[in-house]
Amino acid sequence: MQMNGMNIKPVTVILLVLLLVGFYYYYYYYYYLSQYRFNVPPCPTSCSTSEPKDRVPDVIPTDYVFHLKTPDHLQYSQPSIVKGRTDVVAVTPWLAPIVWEGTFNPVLLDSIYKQKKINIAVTVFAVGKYIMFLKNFLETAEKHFFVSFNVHIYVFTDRPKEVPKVNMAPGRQLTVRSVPSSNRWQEISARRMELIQKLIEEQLRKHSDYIFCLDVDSQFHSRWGTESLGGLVAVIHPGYYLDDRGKFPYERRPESRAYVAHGEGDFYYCGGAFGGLLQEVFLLANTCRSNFEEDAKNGIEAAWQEESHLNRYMWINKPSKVLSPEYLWQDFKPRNPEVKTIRFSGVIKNYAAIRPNV
Ligand SMILES: CC(=O)N[C@H]1[C@@H](OP(=O)(O)OP(=O)(O)OC[C@H]2O[C@@H](n3ccc(=O)[nH]c3=O)[C@H](O)[C@@H]2O)O[C@H](CO)[C@H](O)[C@@H]1O
Ligand SMILES: [Mn+2]
Repeated sequence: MQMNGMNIKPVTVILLVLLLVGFYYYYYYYYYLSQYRFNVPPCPTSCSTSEPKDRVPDVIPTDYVFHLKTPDHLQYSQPSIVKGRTDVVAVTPWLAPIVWEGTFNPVLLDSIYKQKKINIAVTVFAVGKYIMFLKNFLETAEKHFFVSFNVHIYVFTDRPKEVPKVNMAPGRQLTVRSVPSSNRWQEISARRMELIQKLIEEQLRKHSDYIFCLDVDSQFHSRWGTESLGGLVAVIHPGYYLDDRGKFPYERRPESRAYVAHGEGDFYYCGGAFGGLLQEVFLLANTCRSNFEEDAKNGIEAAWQEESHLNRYMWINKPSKVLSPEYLWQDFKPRNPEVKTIRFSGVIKNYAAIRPNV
């Protein structure tokens, strides 16, 4: 009996340990690894409180990102696979949609994403005199950017007292984050990646599904909404899309980590607007920041700062949705015929008057 008593104890302990290890691996595999391997959050905000009753147990909760469920009996015009825009290309060679007016149905898309109760974060930097652009940016965003969705705008500024009061609709809010000023515009522009990365890490993980990072010296003119949602979202720069890629202003020095060789690259993307799912934008910001810092250590600054690093990143890591130049035009540029609607554009500015250096 004594022998038995002595034997049972270690066996029980071993069994308990094995059970605990089993639980640990179960948790690690399904919840921790799934968010990286499948690029979905373990439980996005959209599923935290109001989970649909009929959902599959969240072993691998991919349904929240990819499942496109429409309300029953939703009325909309019949789609066609032979009629549509013929003057533009609406898909990349890696089969990502290129969003142009006339390629999507806004009512249909909104009704799909309304059910998901998505939260969208926006970052906008207004450092130094660029604070002057903020009012118009915020006012036009109220009118056109994800109207009737949950939007949280994060303003980064060194002049928090000068942030204008703008009435925001229910479900929309603004948070001001203080950042140091700088006497080099290149640094202000490039440091955005680091601050975006930090914001995602520290603040957004629990509250947002998607993020868009936008230039403040810009304004909305018409709808920018759910058609723009995707894993990794890039916007085609309005200045170069008719050019041969040899003419794109990529960083051309091989010693830079933003280097793109002649004959390489897909499109030239804007630094002034990009976005996507939090985890995708986190990877982008993290990579661009570390490549930018590595370059700085070697005494090199890419031709167009973080825009060059972003272009290098998007060449290797293809965006899953590409937004046409409707999503970032320039006010000084006459509208090209294929651009039926300008949704967002850079305002005309006097560089010498607003930048801290030339
Ligand atoms: C439309 C577009 O794609 N613009 C990009 C382009 O030139 P831009 O001429 O549009 O650059 P910019 O002067 O607007 O600077 C980019 C952004 O940095 C912020 N800022 C800049 C300077 C300053 O003193 N205070 C301040 O807050 C502000 O949010 C501004 O919108 O190339 C830049 C390269 O560095 C960035 O990639 C911009 O995003
Ligand atoms: Mn700009």
